[in-house]
Amino acid sequence: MQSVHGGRKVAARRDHVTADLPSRARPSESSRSRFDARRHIMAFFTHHVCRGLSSSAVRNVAIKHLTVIGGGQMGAGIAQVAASTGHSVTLVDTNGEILKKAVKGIEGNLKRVAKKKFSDKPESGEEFIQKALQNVSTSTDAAAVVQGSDLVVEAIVENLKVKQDIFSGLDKLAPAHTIFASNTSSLSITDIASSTSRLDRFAGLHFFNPVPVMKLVEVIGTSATSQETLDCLLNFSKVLGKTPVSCKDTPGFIVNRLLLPYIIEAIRMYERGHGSKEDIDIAMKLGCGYPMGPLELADYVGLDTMKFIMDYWSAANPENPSFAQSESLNKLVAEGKFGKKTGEGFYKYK
Ligand SMILES: CC(=O)CC(=O)SCCNC(=O)CCNC(=O)[C@H](O)C(C)(C)COP(=O)(O)OP(=O)(O)OC[C@H]1O[C@@H](n2cnc3c(N)ncnc32)[C@H](O)[C@@H]1OP(=O)(O)O
Ligand SMILES: NC(=O)C1=CN([C@@H]2O[C@H](COP(=O)(O)OP(=O)(O)OC[C@H]3O[C@@H](n4cnc5c(N)ncnc54)[C@H](O)[C@@H]3O)[C@@H](O)[C@H]2O)C=CC1
Repeated sequence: MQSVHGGRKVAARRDHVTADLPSRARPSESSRSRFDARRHIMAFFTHHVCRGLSSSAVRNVAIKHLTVIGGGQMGAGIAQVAASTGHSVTLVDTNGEILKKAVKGIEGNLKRVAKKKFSDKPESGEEFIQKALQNVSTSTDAAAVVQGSDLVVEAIVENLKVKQDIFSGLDKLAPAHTIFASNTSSLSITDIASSTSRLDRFAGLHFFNPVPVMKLVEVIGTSATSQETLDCLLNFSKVLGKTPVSCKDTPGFIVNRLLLPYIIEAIRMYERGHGSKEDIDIAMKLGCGYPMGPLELADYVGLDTMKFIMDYWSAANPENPSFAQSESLNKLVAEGKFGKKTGEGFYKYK
């Protein structure tokens, strides 16, 4: 397998230490605004004091407040898990309706968790739900909320340019100690980080879907990520109740490098008519003990995301037949059938 990310150079970045101070605007859309006086003082302190420090002097930041960018299935899941483990979280999306849906989904999932965790103590369950919900606020303006963040986790659309744009804007506004992390499934962390000046405080933090259930987090370091940043993210993952593994910045990291070719081969098998989609899924569930078959899992991940990944890998490795275009995937995505999240993909969900 050739390297998809290989050989790219990280562009030299200008130092933002002397950048203009951001306005300390309140996030007016915030559903539960926690921009209290203490936050202002902390943001002022971090902005003025930490920016005076060299990055190597910023050590072992304890993550207390995080901003999660992207209120889709992954962002909402990350926000839920962080909020229910005592972190204050601001969930950001450009679409206010998606944020409302995300908070509703988080509440529903917290009820699910509480029912199990506190089956014999319903009052404690209600307290758990309320505490977690109080830890979540929302905003449609990332620039207005990033100043108080110890960590920014990005979980937006799987597109390099869009991810670079968001990080490059936030790099000018976030405090010096703030760690930036991408939840990308397939893009090079080095390439995303190159849009910022904080290469030592930039890493991959790859969660799995559904975030509240899946125990793994891949922590991905680039050649420039500092050990302090990696230690901080490994520790943060454990505080979330997850098991972290360390990965190199190679295509697909560990899981997707193995999982994506398997799913794609299943789609091609279906396209060749070598099995019905139902039989392919049943075979892998009953034959290998997987909780979902490969086509079902593609729908669950999101066919738009699957296509973004395949297009990116195929552009970098055009001669590799594993990454060639898939007719059925392209057709479903062109029809807006992205899988479970839109109600139809390889299967119908309504
Ligand atoms: C693309 C990438 O970059 C990387 C990826 O994420 S790849 C995708 C990785 N994910 C997978 O492979 C998922 C495979 N599928 C599964 O593990 C399971 O089918 C599933 C967990 C999604 C659902 O399991 P299920 O048994 O069919 O459904 P269900 O009974 O509703 O849920 C199972 C448990 O998870 C819990 N659960 C499911 N979704 C949940 C959520 N969003 N929040 C909280 N709890 C949830 C349920 O409460 C239930 O708990 P108990 O068994 O303790 O009662
Ligand atoms: N779906 C999956 O199984 C997994 C996905 N990922 C990765 O996580 C990321 C998000 O994936 P999903 O949550 O599935 O996608 P999704 O489509 O459910 O959500 C993406 C959200 O990002 C928002 N968004 C887009 N551009 C934005 C911007 N500039 N600022 C703020 N919000 C913006 C969209 O409105 C949307 O709500 C992708 O990089 C994906 O590869 C990682 C692990 C698993």
